[in-house]
Amino acid sequence: AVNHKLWPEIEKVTMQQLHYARLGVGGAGGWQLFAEDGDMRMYRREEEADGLVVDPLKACHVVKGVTAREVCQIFFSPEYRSGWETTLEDMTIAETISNDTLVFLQTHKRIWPASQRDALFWSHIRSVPDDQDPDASDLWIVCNHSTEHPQYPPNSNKCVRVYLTVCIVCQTFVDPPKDPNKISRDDITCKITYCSVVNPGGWAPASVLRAVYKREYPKFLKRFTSFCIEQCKDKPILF
Ligand SMILES: CCCCCc1ccc(-c2ccc(S(=O)(=O)CCO)cc2)cc1[C@H]1C[C@H]1c1ccccn1
Repeated sequence: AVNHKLWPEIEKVTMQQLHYARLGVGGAGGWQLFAEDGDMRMYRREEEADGLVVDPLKACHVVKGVTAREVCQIFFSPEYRSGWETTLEDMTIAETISNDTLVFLQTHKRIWPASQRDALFWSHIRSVPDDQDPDASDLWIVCNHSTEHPQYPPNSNKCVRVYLTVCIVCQTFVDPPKDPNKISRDDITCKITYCSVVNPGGWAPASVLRAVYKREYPKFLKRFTSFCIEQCKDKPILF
């Protein structure tokens, strides 16, 4: 994939998103907590781009019984998506760049009163050593970033094209630390940071968008993490 024309952008955006995900939500970042559910904390910043609500979102969650690799592979893999992405109406793999990089075209269910949306984005999965703690386990990241494709020009179908940058960054913790082949799922937790910026593409009332985000994002992350636990519970642990 390194010789693919998108590779420099994929590398840059993925590493930028990794850095962004690891920034805290305290301090002057302007993050406001807008949803809480158990260990899940969801923050947003109120931002507009040419009159459109593009509120950046950051969610932090801790999930027991799954590893960072398992969570990221489920988030990345097309075959699982219909099981957890409830707002999805259709999904096409527009291009397979490599085994860790795909281009998706997704049509999302229409959200009244706005018109239906679609998203065309590359999706890249990778593991990176934790530069802040070398003897910690690797971080896993999936980064999704809008892109263009000659076969799927925007607004060519009935949908308004959204522009998004999304990342999910995960890290596995084993507690109590023990001999690797004696670890059970009860000993592992996965720390998840999910970040998204979605530009709705065409006009949608700020009040509608904020209400939709407030309703959809907590539901989305809860459903995704429950799906991961369900998928992994009877399988050997993938570190
Ligand atoms: C009037 C609404 C305009 C925007 C509609 C829209 C489109 C795509 C998306 C979106 C697209 C991709 C991702 S992902 O994380 O990459 C996973 C792969 O599917 C995530 C969210 C979001 C929303 C906004 C509804 C909001 C919403 C929030 C969580 C789930 C569904 N809908």
